[in-house]
Amino acid sequence: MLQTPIIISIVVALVLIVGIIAIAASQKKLPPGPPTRQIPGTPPAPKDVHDQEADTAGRGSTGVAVEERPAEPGGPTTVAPGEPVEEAVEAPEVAVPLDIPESPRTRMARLRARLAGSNNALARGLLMLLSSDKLDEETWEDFEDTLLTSDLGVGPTTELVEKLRTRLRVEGISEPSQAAAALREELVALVDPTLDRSLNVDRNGALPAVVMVVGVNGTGKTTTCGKLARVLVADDKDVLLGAADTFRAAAVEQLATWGDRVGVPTVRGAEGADPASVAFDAVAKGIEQEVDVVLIDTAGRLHTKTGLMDELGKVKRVVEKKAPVGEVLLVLDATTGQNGLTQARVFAQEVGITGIVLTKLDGSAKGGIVIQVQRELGVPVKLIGLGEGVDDLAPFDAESFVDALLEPATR
Ligand SMILES: Nc1nc2c(ncn2[C@@H]2O[C@H](COP(=O)(O)OP(=O)(O)OP(=O)(O)O)[C@@H](O)[C@H]2O)c(=O)[nH]1
Repeated sequence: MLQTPIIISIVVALVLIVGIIAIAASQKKLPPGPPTRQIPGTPPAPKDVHDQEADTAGRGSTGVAVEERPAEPGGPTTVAPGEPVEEAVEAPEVAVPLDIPESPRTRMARLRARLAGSNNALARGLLMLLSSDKLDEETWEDFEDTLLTSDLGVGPTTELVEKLRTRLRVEGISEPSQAAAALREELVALVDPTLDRSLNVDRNGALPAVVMVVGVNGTGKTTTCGKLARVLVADDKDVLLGAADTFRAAAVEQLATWGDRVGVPTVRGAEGADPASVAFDAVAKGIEQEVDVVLIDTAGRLHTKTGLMDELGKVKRVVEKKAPVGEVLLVLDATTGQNGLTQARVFAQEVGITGIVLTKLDGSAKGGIVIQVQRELGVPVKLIGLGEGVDDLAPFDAESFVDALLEPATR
């Protein structure tokens, strides 16, 4: 009888041992987790202590750190054919393939529908004209009002209406399709296809081209820098980003993430560092690395704050000790309308704008601002932002722009 508890204990012990062995074996068979990849558009994962130490070591007296260029995917292997290959001790890092940005030449065709969809005031005006049996004063006045609501401005609107009225009368145009063609011609002339809209992004002897991106808060400067870096990479340019928006810490991360995706390095400063010193270091690094273009993102600033506008002037002056700034792009939010013009005037005075980037045209029926801002400043719109997608920035072209605006009426 005494033997029964002993037998039970042995059986329980055996069952336990077999169970433990089975669990251990099943854990060994678990497949490795999927390789992790940075989710596009999100800032990189927080750095570990080693990375932070490396960052501190990399900072100069100005508090500026340089991110090294990520290794090229599929780069040359260091092992010659036939050479013995050492067995890897550590798990290999998962190589994240770089994005291949869309060619700037195909962008406008893809984005045209967005422009047509949101900027239909002109198309509505045209339809109104074409569908009227009689072009009386009232019809012309209504047409004028629609032009004004698309932010064409009083001067260009009056000019356009007068020219069109004269043409229709003098040339005896009564066919809707001829009237539409006349309006198209007059609009293209107003947008001015003769303006030089090319970006000054060619190396200047031994120096890289320097592009500064400026504007008031939230217009899309950082996003534009990121998208522009992609445009330049697609055009086979070697680019370096300078994160001189030291006011908003997230802007630095945001910019570096844009750069990482296309293999473009970012020179960054500590939060609150002097933006002029970060910009200066970026250009110095660009010269050292012989890049084609240094693209400098600056902090958003209200044009009414004199101190901040002076700071921007200083950034430009300091950078020019290293290399001339060939392009100062003012980023304007198309939805802000007339206020954009006031901003443009002040920025132009302070840093001499060479081109306008009109963002958020996908969400605005105010495409007419293109004409006003060019007239006011004598500076061409060079790029337009048509969405939040990574390649939603297109070179501006007068004819495609007008065609997109009139499309809903002429379809
Ligand atoms: N729909 C649309 N959104 C845009 C466009 N360009 C930029 N944005 C959005 O505008 C918002 C502000 O963009 P940012 O690039 O952070 O603006 P910023 O000018 O750098 O901001 P600050 O540094 O704070 O002055 C973001 O949500 C962008 O995705 C565009 O062309 N269309």
